[in-house]
Amino acid sequence: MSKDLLTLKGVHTHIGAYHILHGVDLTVPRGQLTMLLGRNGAGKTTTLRTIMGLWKASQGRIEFNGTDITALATPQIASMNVAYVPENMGIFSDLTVRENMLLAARGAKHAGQMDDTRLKWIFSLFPAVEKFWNHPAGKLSGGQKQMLAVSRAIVEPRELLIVDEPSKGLAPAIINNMIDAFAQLKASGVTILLVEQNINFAKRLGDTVAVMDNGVVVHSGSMKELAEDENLQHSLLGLAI
Ligand SMILES: Nc1ncnc2c1ncn2[C@@H]1O[C@H](COP(=O)(O)OP(=O)(O)OP(=O)(O)O)[C@@H](O)[C@H]1O
Repeated sequence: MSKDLLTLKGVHTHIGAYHILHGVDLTVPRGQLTMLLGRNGAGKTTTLRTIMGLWKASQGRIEFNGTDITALATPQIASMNVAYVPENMGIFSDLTVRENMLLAARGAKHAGQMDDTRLKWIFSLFPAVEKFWNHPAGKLSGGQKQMLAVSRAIVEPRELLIVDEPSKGLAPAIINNMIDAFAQLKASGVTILLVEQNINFAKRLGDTVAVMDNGVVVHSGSMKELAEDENLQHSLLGLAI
């Protein structure tokens, strides 16, 4: 078994007439939390969408758990226990928190069929999900919505959890809750790939880091090395810090 769960080799993505990814090389080591950093417009979201098959790679290879997934459709990729939380979170505002969770649990027709032990574990990670269980999701705060979105993604056991900017727009206290929850998720054995703009969030959680610029990965290594090198942070991330 390779130590890397996910590998991108020379991945190019075109969106319509635009050439967005120009040969992305990225590895996500098994059991670790990998941070994907970079300035606005660097290509981070496009990379996540390409992994999930929501954009098709025009060149290059994406391997998950030793399988070539480059040409697979999104549902096939998801069925390999890969969950993706997009930046807009994909929550149904008019439905309750419970109904949102239910829809995410494949096969469960009512809340009683959701795995009870798992649900309790999710409640311990994100108490707001339990507290607002019968409330419309649209009434939740930004942080609570983000917590619901991640809860939906982990309603079933996952091998890889991919989350686009979970700290975006959140107050520092909520960011701390989010950091604790991701740390516990990682401790449970799930491999995580997070897009981030917030370097402090990244420093506190990341094991591995990849920095993108102009559609390629321009730096990869340990998060610790980048966290300790302010010059490197500045040259790679500039005003994003
Ligand atoms: N649907 C689209 N059509 C055309 N261009 C797009 C589309 N989506 C993204 N792009 C362009 O692709 C480039 C990369 O965008 P992407 O969203 O991947 O960057 P990002 O690193 O996630 O940035 P941000 O942090 O701002 O979300 C940008 O120049 C963006 O304008």
